[in-house]
Amino acid sequence: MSEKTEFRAGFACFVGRPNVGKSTLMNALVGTKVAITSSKPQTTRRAIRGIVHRPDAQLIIVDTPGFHRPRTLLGERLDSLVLSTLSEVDVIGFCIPANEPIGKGDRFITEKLKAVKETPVVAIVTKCDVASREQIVKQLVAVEQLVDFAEEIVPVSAVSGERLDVLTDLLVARLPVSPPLYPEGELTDEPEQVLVAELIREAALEGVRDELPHSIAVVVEEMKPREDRDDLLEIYADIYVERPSQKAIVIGPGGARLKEVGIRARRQIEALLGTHVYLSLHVRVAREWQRDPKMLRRLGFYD
Ligand SMILES: Nc1nc2c(ncn2[C@@H]2O[C@H](COP(=O)(O)OP(=O)(O)OP(=O)(O)O)[C@@H](O)[C@H]2O)c(=O)[nH]1
Repeated sequence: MSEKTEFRAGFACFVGRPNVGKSTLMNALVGTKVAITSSKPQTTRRAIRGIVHRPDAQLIIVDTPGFHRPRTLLGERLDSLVLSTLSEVDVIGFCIPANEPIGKGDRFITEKLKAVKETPVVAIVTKCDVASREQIVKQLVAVEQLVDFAEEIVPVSAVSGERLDVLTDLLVARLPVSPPLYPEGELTDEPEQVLVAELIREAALEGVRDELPHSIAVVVEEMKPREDRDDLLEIYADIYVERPSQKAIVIGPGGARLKEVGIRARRQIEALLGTHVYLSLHVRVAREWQRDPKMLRRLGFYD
């Protein structure tokens, strides 16, 4: 340990077959309830499950869609979404319960994780409160053999709280040195802002997906009722692209396309929120982030 602890901040996600206790574990780790702020770019377009705030770190837990058998196109898409989520977070927690033998599902996920070489994996043996000491030890050995690429293996219980502090330490140690990404004081419970950003992003991508493959991120800067009119919501949002050429695509000749994007997004937001909406969109080139692959990924840009 260095004498001076540097602040770390970043993203973690938890994987594991159904029923291994992922949700319970995430809820146990996260002190605050699911909270989202609009003051920073939405991370990776993934739903944030919660944020662990510590004096020395901020651990943002994002949801991973389940692993799906890739039978259908949708399945394949989801599968690649899972892989992209896994490669853009800073650490993955792989959950395997202490009280059940390792099965097909665990092996399936292990294979998937092998494909995600760049992200460190911490193996978590869950539900230790319902397993005997002997069972836990056996499971630790089995997990060590199965997930031989895991950097750590830790037995925990979300119910008794056993070793959750150790787990958090192990996860935090794998986050980059970074200032907090979500200011604690500005947390809100407004997941609408994430949905609104997503609707704008979808509208901006419509018809130009091939030209802008994932290269777009939306940040809702402000959402507030118009003064002396509570039936009208004002929304100010920035659409970030990577290059000036992409900005031109989003805006279109004479701004025609951006206008359409605005109309389409506004209709959807109005339907979602059940209120009239004034939507102001700005297209910006994210120059300062261009040379920082991690930051780009955080913003939802892909290589
Ligand atoms: N005894 C005990 N039970 C737990 C623990 N963690 C989770 N459970 C129970 O295990 C069951 C599944 O937990 P979830 O957290 O829903 O599991 P999950 O992995 O999120 O499940 P999916 O959403 O299906 O992927 C629930 O009945 C939990 O109450 C634990 O640490 N100890």
